[in-house]
Order: sequence, then C-alpha cells, then structure tokens
Amino acid sequence: MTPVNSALAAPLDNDKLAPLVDALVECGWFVGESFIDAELCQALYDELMTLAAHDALDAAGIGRGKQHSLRRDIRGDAIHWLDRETLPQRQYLATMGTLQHELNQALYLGLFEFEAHFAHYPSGAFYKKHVDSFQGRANRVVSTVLYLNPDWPANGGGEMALFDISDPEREVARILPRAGTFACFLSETVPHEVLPTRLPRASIAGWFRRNASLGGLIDPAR
Ligand SMILES: O=C(O)CCC(=O)C(=O)O
Ligand SMILES: [Fe+2]
Repeated sequence: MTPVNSALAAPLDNDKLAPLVDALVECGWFVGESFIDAELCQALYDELMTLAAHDALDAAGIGRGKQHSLRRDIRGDAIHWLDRETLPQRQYLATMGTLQHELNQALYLGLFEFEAHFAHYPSGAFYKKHVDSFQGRANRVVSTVLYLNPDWPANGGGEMALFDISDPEREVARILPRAGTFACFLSETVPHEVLPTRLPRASIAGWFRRNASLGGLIDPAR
C-alpha cells in the first residue's frame, strides 16, 4: 500500500471551491481534472484494488432499506462503504468536509452528512441512466464522484455521461474516469449514466445529505 504523507491532504482552496460553487449554481454540475491530490488518489486506488483482490466488496443494489434489490441489468459495480478505517479514507472524508462547509456557507444547502463508497466496475459493467435521489424524499442533495484509475485510455469506455436537467435526452458532458478527476452534481435533478467499461474501473461515489427524517421515521442512509 502506498504510504500517504499527511501533509499531502491538500485542503481545497478557494481557487478550486469558487468555480465548483459557480458551476453548481449555473448548470447543476461541475467537473474538475486534477482536483484531488494524486498521491491520495493512488493510496485510495491501492486500497480499493486490495479489497477487490480479497473478494471483500459487496455487489451493489438499487433502492434503500426494504426496497433494496440487486439488479445486474441496471448496475454492475461492487462496493465498500468508507468507514474511516484508513488514513487515506480519513483524508478524503476531511476534504469532503471542507466542501460541505463551503456549500453550506455559499448556498445555504443545510448539508449535514456525507456518505461514500468505493466502487469497482469489472470489465463490461455499467450503470444505466438514473438520478441519485427522488424528489419528495429529500435526502441526497449533492452527488460526488472521484475517479481513481491512474491511467485511462480514450477507448477504455466507462465514461460518466451527464444529461441536461430539463431535457434528460440531451447529453451535456462525458467524463473519462481518470485519477484525480472529481465530478459533483445535484442529486435530485441531474440524470447520469456509467457507460459500459472495457477495463476495471475504480471510483468513490459519495453524497451530501440533508436530514430527511419524516414523521418520526428514520430515513435510512443506504
Ligand atoms: O461512477 C460514476 O461515474 C457514477 C456512479 C453513480 O452514478 C452512482 O453510484 O450513483
Ligand atoms: Fe448515480
């Protein structure tokens, strides 16, 4: 496993945060290359590949709580929830803490929690077009994805396609899953899809949540 120098958990400075906030306001999504420190990405990649090699990932499903089900025809990744177990995880979660603070300060989003999982898409896997949160069950507010593969060839597939908020058939961006690239978008309104990958694809998907306990019922995080 690659050692991570704690000095490297470069905090997100205003040069990075300001364009992200502006893009979220203007179009509902943001993508930045080399957004997260390369050495931290490498350590997170090593951690995920070790979990994959030890068969320590869980097949991902759709829906939460009692509605949870495995649908390989919809999504084919395997996941592991971040639990602060390792230094790289804690560094990434601290970075997302900085982003949460900024989003609350700048946009009054009232985000109170960040949940995230490693995701490993084997060759051939995909995730069909979807939104991450349903209106009315306000829970996930801002979605994030950090890509971890050190190299990604142009013909590797596995791009994330983003679609227009008001015209879900219109593709507005296609993002190569290359280490350091960070995407975020509004969870309730931005349709997106993972195109079939030709290579094992490594990422961390995460969500900033608002407290959505309704009528005394606990809203399950997962
Ligand atoms: O990995 C990606 O590019 C997106 C993953 C995604 O949409 C999800 O996990 O909800
Ligand atoms: Fe998604």
